Amino acid sequence: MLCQKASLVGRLQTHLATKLPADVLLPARSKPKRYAGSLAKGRRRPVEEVTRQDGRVNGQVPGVSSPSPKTSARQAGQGLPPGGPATAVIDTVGPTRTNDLGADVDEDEAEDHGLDAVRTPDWDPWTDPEVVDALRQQEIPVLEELTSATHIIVNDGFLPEVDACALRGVFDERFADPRVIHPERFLWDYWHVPDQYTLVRTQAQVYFPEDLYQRLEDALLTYGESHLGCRAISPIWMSYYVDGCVQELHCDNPHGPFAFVLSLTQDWDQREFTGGETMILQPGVLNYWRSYEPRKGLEMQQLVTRVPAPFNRLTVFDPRFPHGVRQVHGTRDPRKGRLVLHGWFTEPAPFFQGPLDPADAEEALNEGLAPLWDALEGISGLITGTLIVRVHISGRSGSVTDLKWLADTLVEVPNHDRAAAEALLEGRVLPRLRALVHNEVHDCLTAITFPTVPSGEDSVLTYPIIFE
Ligand SMILES: O=C(O)CCC(=O)C(=O)O
Ligand SMILES: [Fe+2]
Repeated sequence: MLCQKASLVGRLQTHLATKLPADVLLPARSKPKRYAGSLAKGRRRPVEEVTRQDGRVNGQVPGVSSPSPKTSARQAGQGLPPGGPATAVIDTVGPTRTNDLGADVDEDEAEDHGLDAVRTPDWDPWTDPEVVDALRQQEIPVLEELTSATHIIVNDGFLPEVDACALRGVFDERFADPRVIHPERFLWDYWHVPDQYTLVRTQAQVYFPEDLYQRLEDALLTYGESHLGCRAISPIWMSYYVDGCVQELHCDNPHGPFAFVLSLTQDWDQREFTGGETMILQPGVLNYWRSYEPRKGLEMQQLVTRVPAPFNRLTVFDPRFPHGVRQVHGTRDPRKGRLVLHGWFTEPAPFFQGPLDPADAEEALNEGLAPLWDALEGISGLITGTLIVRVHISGRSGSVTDLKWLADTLVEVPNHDRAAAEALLEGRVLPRLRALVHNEVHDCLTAITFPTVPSGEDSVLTYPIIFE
């Protein structure tokens, strides 16, 4: 029964933009984190490759089909690597202009190339202060966005150093002497899809000793839950790239709202190869004609964000953006190539932490969110992406004391029905639908009064909303 309910919640949430009966949105009580489609250790059968679409990312091994529930449920925020990883948002879509790592639009350089540095390809009239000021001067109210869309997040020093080095050490040791034969040498799959993917891959769960693997999995699950509201991960792939290896542009839309790449590549700055960066098309490219300028040329750095893969960097990105890995040229030695662990954060789902019982909170939550679903109905199909919000609930008063935006990948879909959506707004100017969504979510969630709890302790609700 519980399972049925959970899957119903998951399925219906993804159709949020069509009106939902509020009572299916009951959050599950902190259920155990899960590792979807895990490989059973000791059942080392070849990974069945079907197609890119349905086979690769789920990595299902014949005979091991369903997700294996993890028993060690931990609350988000616990167990982060000591000292905490350094996090940088390196690209945003929306209110700020593109600000890439390794792909900055240098204004002087842009001028040298005869480019107009003022308008980057992702120039957005609604976030241009001049446009907004002009509207305000005409006393036209502009609904503001409350958070920035972010499609790339970089965390340096993600794992405790000792674990990152231990993972790397296992790899190095097994490749140490090419003349020594042992079973672990044969765990690799040379994966070649002509004109699309060429790399050598394995599954981390099969490759690494169990305790080390568990710490890796826990670190990723904890990050996914505490930073992205995602309660599971796909199987973790490990791939190495030597001369000729590449991932051409692709999109991983069905696999989860966030992709991750955790690098075990050593000495990135002294590497003996070129390429190897994750490359992600810039938002402006996907909105090319909005800022198209006939007298302005663009080059790779304005079109593609290149994210380097130094040791122990976790890169998280929105896998709906066309992306790939720049072809590696140079070394043929696996130990000197690019080495990464990669996969997807999956199952964004509502959950409570703290003493508040979801069953007690259900009524207040459903009532509080009903107006939200009504408001969002008007923009059905006009916006796509994931919005993850976290609220703190006072145990004494039941009121919401704080709201944080955990993640936001909402993008407007160009659509001629937009006029109809604007008509619903009773005369307000709608700068961007994102602003409407933010404000509605904020207003509905912060207005809810939840039941109090006898201990008076606070609770936290993480609430993902997915627009398809
Ligand atoms: O390794 C990377 O940087 C990207 C990996 C990727 O896009 C994938 O595995 O689908
Ligand atoms: Fe990908």
